[in-house]
Amino acid sequence: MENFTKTPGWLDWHAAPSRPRFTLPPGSVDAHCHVFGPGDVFPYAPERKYTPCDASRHELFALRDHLGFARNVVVQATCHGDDNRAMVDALTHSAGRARGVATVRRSVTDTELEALNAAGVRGVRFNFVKRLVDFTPRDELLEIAQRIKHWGWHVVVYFEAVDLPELWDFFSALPTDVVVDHMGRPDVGKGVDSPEFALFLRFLREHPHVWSKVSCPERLSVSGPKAVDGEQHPYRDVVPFARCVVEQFPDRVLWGTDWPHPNLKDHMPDDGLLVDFIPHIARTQALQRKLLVDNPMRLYWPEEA
Ligand SMILES: O=C(O)c1cc(C(=O)O)oc(=O)c1
Repeated sequence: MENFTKTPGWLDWHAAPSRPRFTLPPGSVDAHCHVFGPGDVFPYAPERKYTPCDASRHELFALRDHLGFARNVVVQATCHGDDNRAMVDALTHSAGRARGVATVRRSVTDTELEALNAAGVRGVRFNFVKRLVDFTPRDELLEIAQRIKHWGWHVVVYFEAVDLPELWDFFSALPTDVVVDHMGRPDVGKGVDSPEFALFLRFLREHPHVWSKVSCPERLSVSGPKAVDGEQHPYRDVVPFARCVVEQFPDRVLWGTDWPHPNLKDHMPDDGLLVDFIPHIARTQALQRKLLVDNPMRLYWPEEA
């Protein structure tokens, strides 16, 4: 059996996250999280770019309850390639409280898509972050998008801000809703008024079928987890970016923990503090309800929304 030794420098997820001070609205959805393995049951993909620590559905559901979420959207992580078994196993053991986003290749059969749909998958993920995946031809992705449209699914995309100009036309041509992971990874050091972030806002404005996750302040922040200058919250330099997206596109935003936080090298966030970040970016109860309940329910549980 393969020995899945963690990538050197890999940080384990926070063992004892604090209980959030912010009370989530009833029915809140953690709309971006992952499961990793366990590797001896659900092996990691041979083509993976990193080997994570195991992070099972048991631990994910315990975190959900600890933080006060009602539901999860489990997003296929690149370390599992297009082997969706760990993610599907989480969905099928969630008592209907988890939906999923899969990774599939052109070779996926209609029967396999049907089984994923029955398990609770509602989208596919296309990853353009070069440190995470090898290049996938655009014609293959377009073909997949056209096939999954039949199921009413959407496409989740992960890319770096500098690559948006080159990806713009491809995203415009997608025949489904498109959900952007982690705000399109803005370089917060360039500031909220930078041409790069202005382009992202224009992208959202000109494409009513595009949504954005306002997740991962811990990944994007330069100021980091320490509260300084009398501010009470970490990652304060990400606040203006996320606030701007939430306030301009309140009906097309989602939030997620990103647990278990793959590839963070300098610190591991306290997931309770991440939840406490939410009222800084969604400042009214109405915005918080859209972000955490109404929007994810419309996309992932439309039959109940
Ligand atoms: O920035 C990352 O390293 C990262 C990786 C993955 C993945 O490997 O799927 O997913 C994420 O949401 C974020």
